[in-house]
Amino acid sequence: MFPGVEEYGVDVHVADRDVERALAVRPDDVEAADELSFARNVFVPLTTACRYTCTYCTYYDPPGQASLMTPEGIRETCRRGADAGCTEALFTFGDDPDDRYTEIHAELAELGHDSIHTYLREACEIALDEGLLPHSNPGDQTHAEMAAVADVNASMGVMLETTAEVRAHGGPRSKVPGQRLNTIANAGKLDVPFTTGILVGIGETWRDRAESLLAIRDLHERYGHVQEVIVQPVSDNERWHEGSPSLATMRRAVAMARDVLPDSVSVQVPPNLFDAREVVDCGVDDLGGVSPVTDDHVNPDYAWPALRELEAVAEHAGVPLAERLPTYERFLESERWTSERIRSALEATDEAGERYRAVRAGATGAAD
Ligand SMILES: O=c1nc2n(C[C@H](O)[C@H](O)[C@H](O)CO)c3cc(O)ccc3cc-2c(=O)[nH]1
Ligand SMILES: C[C@H]1O[C@@H](n2cnc3c(N)ncnc32)[C@H](O)[C@@H]1O
Ligand code: MET
Ligand code: SF4
Repeated sequence: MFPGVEEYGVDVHVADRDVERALAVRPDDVEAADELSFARNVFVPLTTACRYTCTYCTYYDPPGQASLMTPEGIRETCRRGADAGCTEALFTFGDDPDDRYTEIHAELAELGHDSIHTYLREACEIALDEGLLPHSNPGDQTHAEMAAVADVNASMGVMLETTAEVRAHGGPRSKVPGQRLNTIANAGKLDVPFTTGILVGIGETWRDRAESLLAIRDLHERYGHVQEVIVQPVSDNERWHEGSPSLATMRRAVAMARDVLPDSVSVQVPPNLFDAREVVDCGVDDLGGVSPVTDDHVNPDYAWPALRELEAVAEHAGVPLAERLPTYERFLESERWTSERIRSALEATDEAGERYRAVRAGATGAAD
């Protein structure tokens, strides 16, 4: 049904009548949330090398110009985050940087690794050691690649972006919807609490948006692992000049997500790419990971709002603002979803364990 689904062997079903129903949803049809949550994170961009060349992305550097963070650099970033009261290390970086980037290959080899996936495991260990919970979004992963890091992550994620074939993914090496759906399915098979989402404004139609959200719902119905769905507007930058979606488009997309997904799955909008106040009545209940210390390396022109500004969004919506961990509470309470390694970090009597407990008890404020 979607490009690449057969090639990657992922079983996903979207019924026409559900698509029609989703297409009819308008902002007035959904209820506003009664609480807004956010997580305090540090962004750890392991490498700017990437096998893809998405035309909206300023993150990647071409071969010859990319680099790899060193273990010391990772540790230093994590330590700054923990010192600033963060709980999450967000590992987001180029999708499977391959041998084309000889410099990355050489740097990995020097560190004793032959792939970014085993290095990611080492990076997650460093984060845990420094008192942060890893949330990795390395792009597409095979079952084996994800299995190699699942137990050292509190949760993981990958943006589906869209089930459609769009020009923005074009070129000889492009994202394939079936492969991304397969990554989401792999997380389900491995009992990994998962974050995914759609990227709005990259050439997809309303039908594509409905189908993308329904495909996520279908995989969630099978595995129960989707904790949140991000509705992310594409942002203008020096590589992407085709504009961002309008407010009306974002409001309808958020309402569609809220209507399509079960109540237990959060709907997130990134507050740095968009004025979240304008969509909070459409069913948004989460503002994602916000960093008091690092840039959004994927959207470096868009600074994080101060945590105080998140309070203003919540005040505008007339609801309380609650800090959360990268993993949502219902997953943390279950041995199925939380590995022994993560559980022992959560229960430790050290400073990090205290920080996690304070967040879970609702004892933290949003003030900087
Ligand atoms: O700062 C960002 N955080 C992004 N996050 C992080 C997210 O805001 C938080 O890490 C999660 O809500 C967990 O707390 C993602 C996480 C995923 O698992 C998948 C995709 C994204 C996308 C972004 C993003 O574009 N920018
Ligand atoms: C981390 C996530 O950021 C998204 N991403 C990449 N480039 C942009 C952009 N210009 N605007 C918004 N989101 C973007 C991708 O969907 C990726 O998965
Ligand atoms: C830096 S973009 C985020 C991770 C991955 N490259 C993806 O597009 O999914
Ligand atoms: S969005 Fe991710 S996959 Fe696409 S080019 Fe950027 S880093 Fe690579």
